[in-house]
Amino acid sequence: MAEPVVRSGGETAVDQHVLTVSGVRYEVAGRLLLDGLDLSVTAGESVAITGPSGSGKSTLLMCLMGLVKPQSGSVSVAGTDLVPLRERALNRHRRDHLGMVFQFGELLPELTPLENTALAALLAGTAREEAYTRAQSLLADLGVPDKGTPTAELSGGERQRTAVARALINRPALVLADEPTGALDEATRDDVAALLFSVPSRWNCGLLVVTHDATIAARADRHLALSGGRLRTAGTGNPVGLSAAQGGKA
Ligand SMILES: Nc1ncnc2c1ncn2[C@@H]1O[C@H](COP(=O)(O)OP(=O)(O)OP(=O)(O)O)[C@@H](O)[C@H]1O
Repeated sequence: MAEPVVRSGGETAVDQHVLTVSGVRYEVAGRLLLDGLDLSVTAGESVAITGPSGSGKSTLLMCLMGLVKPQSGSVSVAGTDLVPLRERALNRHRRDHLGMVFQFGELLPELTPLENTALAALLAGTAREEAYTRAQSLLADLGVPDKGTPTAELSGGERQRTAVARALINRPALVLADEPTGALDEATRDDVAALLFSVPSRWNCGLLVVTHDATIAARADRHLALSGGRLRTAGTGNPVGLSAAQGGKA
């Protein structure tokens, strides 16, 4: 799976696929939503997916989280196919390798940012002191003020920054974001988007963002559009695949 590539700096590095989706087919209620879909994301890379309402973006994200099982195809996250995993192994793999950022943060409102962030590490079995030290350092890196107030009292931007910290606390290979700026005003949206798209290079993980917002999608290294159950390069309409000619990139 790993293959040498020349990065923009000119040096040769190992192209680490943190996500490889191959031939995923998913049909529900008589409708074929994903039709042999291919996609890959490497460490350090950001990919945005847009598509009309009802095209299957949320369904695709559910497949990537292992919450929906495709009828065929594979979804490898950090080198392990999620499709055959049973619930326990799936939960563990998701916890250890995936970080998630949702539109409304989905944080516990009565807990502080520090508690919300540390909690994700504690649930993953990290010792208390280590969890809090790591959470504190991440929140500082991500510019969340150390107010010690419940998350409910923070601004929308501060809440999304906290959500990013929580997504990163277990050092995931891949961060998935579902409309991460959809609930923010314009100025805050740009601020949070800048932060989010700095994540892959700063934390050496992949980032996959599903959004309706073309200005957010334009910030990603690659912008793909979902239609007819497959992904195409936005703007060109070229289908994406996993062929060797494309260097394994989709
Ligand atoms: N379990 C299900 N049973 C029946 N229909 C479903 C199911 N899951 C998804 N669908 C349908 O599949 C289509 C795609 O849904 P999905 O939520 O993935 O689209 P989307 O691209 O995320 O849309 P939006 O941009 O509006 O959020 C919709 O028409 C939805 O109603």
